[in-house]
Amino acid sequence: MISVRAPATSANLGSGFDVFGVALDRPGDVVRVEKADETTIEVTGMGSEYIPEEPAKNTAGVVANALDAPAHIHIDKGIRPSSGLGSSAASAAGAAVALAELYDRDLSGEDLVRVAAEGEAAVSGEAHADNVAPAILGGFTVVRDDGITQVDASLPLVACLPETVVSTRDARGVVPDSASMDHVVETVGSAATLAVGMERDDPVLVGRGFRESVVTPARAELIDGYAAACEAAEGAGATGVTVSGAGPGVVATCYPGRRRDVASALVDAFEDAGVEARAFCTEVGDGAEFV
Ligand SMILES: Nc1ncnc2c1ncn2[C@@H]1O[C@H](COP(=O)(O)OP(=O)(O)OP(=O)(O)O)[C@@H](O)[C@H]1O
Ligand SMILES: N[C@@H](CCO)C(=O)O
Repeated sequence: MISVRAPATSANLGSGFDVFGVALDRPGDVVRVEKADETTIEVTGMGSEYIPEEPAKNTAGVVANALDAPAHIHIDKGIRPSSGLGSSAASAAGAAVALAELYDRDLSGEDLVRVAAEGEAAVSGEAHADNVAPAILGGFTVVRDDGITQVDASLPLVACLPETVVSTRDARGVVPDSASMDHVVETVGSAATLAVGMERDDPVLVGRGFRESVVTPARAELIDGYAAACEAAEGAGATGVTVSGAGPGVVATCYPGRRRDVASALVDAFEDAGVEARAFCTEVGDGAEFV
């Protein structure tokens, strides 16, 4: 039996829609695989009641099919689905790494990302790799058609999950079809600032680089209490706050000693808006690993 832990991830980071992603040190999914004649899936843990066990509908099952690697797959979910923390991607990434090892397939990190992205396509309708890339490679990743760039960043993060459900499919539906030149200029400036901030492990530059005015405001409309939560987090020391992935999760960065204050501010602000929420302090972490 092969067992792999794959981390939660936060995609987009504001200015890097469908391009940027980071691995979070916690939480994560654990995927265990054993060879079998045909693929079967069992899911336990956080939100497992909402996750299909039919292989064609589960990201891990789609990966097993893509790799022609039938297995009994057990997924212990540490990441709530439809949270914006790459729950479906973690299972896809864990399955890709575990099944490649089980069947002795000689695949590079980028090959594994491509296979795991097929699992993502099955649930969100498009094969974006901005969650599976950091889930496999770790750190901060930049995904483009011509390749993936990875940086081992060290950065404090706070992730907050309001008890609202937003599916990636729905959140993609509200993304505007076009952007003005002013918005393009702002986004390029933010994305460049963020990338430099990741290289320098600088929470001020990264937080400044979250700023983006096309996709983020459209998605914020789907998250009750979002504006108040951002304001409260910034008041508590966050150097930047944005929607995590497709939402409803929110991600903030700050100096290490401010994480607890930022986490409390986010939770309190959502609760004042009538939305239950939980937050956890984390940091940029490693990719999928054997356990
Ligand atoms: N192994 C899996 N783990 C989690 N969700 C899965 C899995 N397989 C299929 N799904 C389905 O995928 C959907 C959740 O994926 P979705 O992309 O919407 O959320 P997410 O992965 O938490 O967030 P995001 O991609 O925005 O960070 C749910 O409908 C869920 O049933
Ligand atoms: N880049 C994707 C991440 C969510 O899976 C989106 O924002 O729709």
